[in-house]
Amino acid sequence: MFEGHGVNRSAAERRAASLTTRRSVKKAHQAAWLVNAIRCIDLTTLSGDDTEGRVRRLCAKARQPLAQHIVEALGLGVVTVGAVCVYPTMVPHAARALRGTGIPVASVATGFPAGLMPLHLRLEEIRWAVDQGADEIDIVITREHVMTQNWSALYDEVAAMREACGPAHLKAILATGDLSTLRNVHAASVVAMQAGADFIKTSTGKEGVNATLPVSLVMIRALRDYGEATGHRVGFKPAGGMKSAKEAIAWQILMKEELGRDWLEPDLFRFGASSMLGDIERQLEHHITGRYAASHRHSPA
Ligand SMILES: O=C[C@H](O)COP(=O)(O)O
Repeated sequence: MFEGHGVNRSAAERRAASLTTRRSVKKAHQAAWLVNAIRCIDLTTLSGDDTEGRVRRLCAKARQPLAQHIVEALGLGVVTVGAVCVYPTMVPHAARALRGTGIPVASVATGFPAGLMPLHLRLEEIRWAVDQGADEIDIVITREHVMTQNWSALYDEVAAMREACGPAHLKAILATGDLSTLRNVHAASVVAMQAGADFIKTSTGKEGVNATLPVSLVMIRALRDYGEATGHRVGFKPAGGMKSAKEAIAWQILMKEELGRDWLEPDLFRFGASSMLGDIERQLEHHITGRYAASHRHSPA
């Protein structure tokens, strides 16, 4: 399906730039786009110094991502984020803190972020995280399989991970910043989807280059073609390095223009971000009051 598929980098860059700069979102609609971005955030902490306390605070933010006065001023009902994303040993803390909220717990696994662990240990890590209460598993692929064009090895690996997930959703992180070419990104996207990925995700947040719009465009075109050929709807998760409300809007425009409104819902679209919510909250405050609040009023997320 992907053999011989060329990807034109400058065309992808031009299309991504024109989509997101030409189509500005009307001011009145901006707040709605920003609130929708919150619904799609996988609120993330993936640090070596994560603790139960930090995860519990993050979960509190996930349950109520916006200050009450913003919720009231915008006349919103209940707004929560799309999921909370943590390391495996933090899953029990997140599962406990989110019980009864309907907010899924996502766990990275498979030797995140490099993935250079024996396969049976990576599969065991998945099973362990699911057992601890993870609803979604963000796996990393073996980049070497892509660099050596060993597509059957990549397929087998992701298919085994899909099976290990059981009822949990699998998000396949391609680590696009490591994959050298857009052609590789396209091929890896297709193989991950063929092997059963529920989402394809750009990055771990730890590569030198993380989510970019041109790479996202290549992945969502692969996703669109795959959907048209198979009838199978796969989700998309850009992740890593996205910090601003402006980026939250740019990616949503890309999704809407390329895939349609269904891909603006959390079942098919997520932002992987540890620090984008703060700026979104700031911009919503500005939308309501015409000024920015002192930064201490918004807890960092
Ligand atoms: O999957 C999510 C990413 O790890 C978050 O990356 P970030 O800390 O750059 O937002």
